[in-house]
Amino acid sequence: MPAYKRILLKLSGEALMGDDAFGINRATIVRMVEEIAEVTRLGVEVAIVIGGGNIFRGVAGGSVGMDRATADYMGMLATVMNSLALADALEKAGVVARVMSAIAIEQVVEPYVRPKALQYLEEGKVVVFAAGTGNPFFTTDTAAALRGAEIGAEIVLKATKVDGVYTADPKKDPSATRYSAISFDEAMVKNLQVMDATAFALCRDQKLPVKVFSIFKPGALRNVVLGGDEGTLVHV
Ligand SMILES: Nc1ncnc2c1ncn2[C@@H]1O[C@H](COP(=O)(O)OP(=O)(O)OP(=O)(O)O)[C@@H](O)[C@H]1O
Ligand SMILES: O=c1ccn([C@@H]2O[C@H](COP(=O)(O)O)[C@@H](O)[C@H]2O)c(=O)[nH]1
Repeated sequence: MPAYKRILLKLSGEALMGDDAFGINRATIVRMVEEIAEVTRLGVEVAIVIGGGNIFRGVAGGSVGMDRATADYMGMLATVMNSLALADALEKAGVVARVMSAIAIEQVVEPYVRPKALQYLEEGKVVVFAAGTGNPFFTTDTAAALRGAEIGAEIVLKATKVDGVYTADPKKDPSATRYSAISFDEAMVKNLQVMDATAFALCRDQKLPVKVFSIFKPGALRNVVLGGDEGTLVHV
């Protein structure tokens, strides 16, 4: 019996690379899709935001002298590519999916319209929200928090490269230890960088819990959805 009726799943863009240097690794996306399909079969309504780090990040463009806002628009377009690839793979796996973009590119994907997104979810379709929030200087984590709140998701599930929130970045500090649960306030006061502060603040204010878990661990998504002990819960 699933613990949630409607979830917002945030998928790491960077994880899509698999073992490749950049871009979308076919085997990786197919594996992610199998896990998502399994969750939809449990009857859970699934909305997805996918990052763009496997293709482009605005900060990286800005750091080499590009106008930051322009670089961020490139980053948002990167998330559109990932969203299209994800929806295509979902359809191939027999899951009906719709992509909605926060930036108008109607020849490519339909625009984000909240009531339409809600309709799709009620119909059991997976909705992939592309182009982040549509605004520069934000991230797809914030887009996940925003869309999660808008669609009335019960939780934001952040599937990422680490298996939870740690006392410090576990990729830089091997002595870091994992929290099983932490409050938004503590995560922000300690400046834990697993999710950006704007996203944490929005989720806190909307009382929207976040679960951080590994995108690489087979079965982790299913376990989270079934309410199992997995990753880290970030709560009010
Ligand atoms: N205290 C912490 N606990 C856990 N991870 C942390 C912490 N501080 C920093 N990190 C880093 O945050 C990363 C996850 O966030 P990040 O936004 O970089 O990735 P993502 O959202 O999964 O990818 P993308 O932006 O491509 O979608 C982890 O890979 C980890 O190395
Ligand atoms: O609302 C948003 C969301 C994203 N961006 C830009 O896209 C890239 C990729 O997103 P990640 O969350 O880093 O995966 C991000 O670096 C920003 O440049 C944005 O501007 N607004």
